[in-house]
Amino acid sequence: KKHKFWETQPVGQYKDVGDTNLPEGPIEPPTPLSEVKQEPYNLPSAYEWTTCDMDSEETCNEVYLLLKNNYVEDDENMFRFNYSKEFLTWALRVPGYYKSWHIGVRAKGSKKLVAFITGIPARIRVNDKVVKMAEINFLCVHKKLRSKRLAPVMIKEVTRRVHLEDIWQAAYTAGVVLPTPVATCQYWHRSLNPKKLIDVGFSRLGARMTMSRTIKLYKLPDSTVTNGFRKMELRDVPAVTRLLRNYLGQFVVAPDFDENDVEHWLLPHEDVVDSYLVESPETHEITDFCSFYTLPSSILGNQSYSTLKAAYSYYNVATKTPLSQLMNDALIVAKQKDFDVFNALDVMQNEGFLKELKFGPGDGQLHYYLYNYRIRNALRPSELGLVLL
Ligand SMILES: COc1cccc(CC(=N)NC(=O)c2cccnc2OC2CCNCC2)c1
Repeated sequence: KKHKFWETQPVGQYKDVGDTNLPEGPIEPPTPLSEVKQEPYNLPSAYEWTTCDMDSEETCNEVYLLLKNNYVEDDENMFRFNYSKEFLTWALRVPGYYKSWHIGVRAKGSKKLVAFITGIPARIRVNDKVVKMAEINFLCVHKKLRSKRLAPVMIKEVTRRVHLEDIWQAAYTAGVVLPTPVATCQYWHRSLNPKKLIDVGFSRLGARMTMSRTIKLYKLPDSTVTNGFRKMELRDVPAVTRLLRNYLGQFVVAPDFDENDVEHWLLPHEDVVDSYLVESPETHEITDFCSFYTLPSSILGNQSYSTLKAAYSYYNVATKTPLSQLMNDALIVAKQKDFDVFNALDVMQNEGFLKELKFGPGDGQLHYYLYNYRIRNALRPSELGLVLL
């Protein structure tokens, strides 16, 4: 059976799709905390649970290496995400985080870290309801331990630990189709260093295109064009929070960011997240905002390059500057910072700039999921205002 595990979980089931009698909202009610399983699920006898303290340089390095060698690869197994230690610390030590949700599996003998899964708390609005959720990410099982059915027990264990904190919903993404996506997004790439992208096989030379013609096609100005375009600073947090809350209010699913969240998620953090805004030179009003996060990929099996430097579009708001012009300035800054490629999903209003700014469609899709929360109909990507790392 295809989804033996997922058919036992409170998620939208294939048989329910289109059944408009089913109400929107939680699929199962909360369990009384006294009835939540108090002890961890059983692992195969050779393995044991461990809580990964990301404050520990040693543990953070073990997590980094496990992901660097065993985490998600593209469909052609040419690239593998290579999240940095700084990034992982930023992504996991968030306002109100629970260390117990940073879960590892070790081999009892060697004590080697062989698997990982994480949750972080988030307030996610679905239509007019703000729901406390766990954002689940970084599920990784060592390549040598695949198809030992470790993933289902790790998902049950993180679910149990989330329940112990009285949280009953979750959000997650996957490149695979599971029961059942709340949205299915297409990813797009904008070449910044086309020669390297072609050399490593990420892109192919277009038909009837020469390399020099391709380099010219993707050339960008040396500096940004929007008046008042500058890096975000701590003093901008209140204004950016207002701008972002207003903007995200239009989407069916979106984070309910407060100033504390904006300070953590959107203040520039070198080699982790970059954010810029437009301050009107006349009124000093902050009218626009753009951001991207840094997620390099290891290039598997290439003699001349080992790393693909990729920027991922994060949250962008345009109220005065045309969105395409704002995002073109983001491309210009990313090129200045020596990124090879700028990636984006077709979520929010991104579709409006993808073609104009010479993004090309990627060869895959990213599916968004909610755990224990039904929405009547799957969303169009343009109704989704949530970007997961
Ligand atoms: C270029 O190196 C890659 C290394 C591994 C996988 C992929 C393809 C892929 N699966 N891409 C995405 O999932 C993706 C494409 C565009 C924007 N965000 C994305 O994923 C984000 C969000 C979900 N968690 C991973 C990072 C590419």
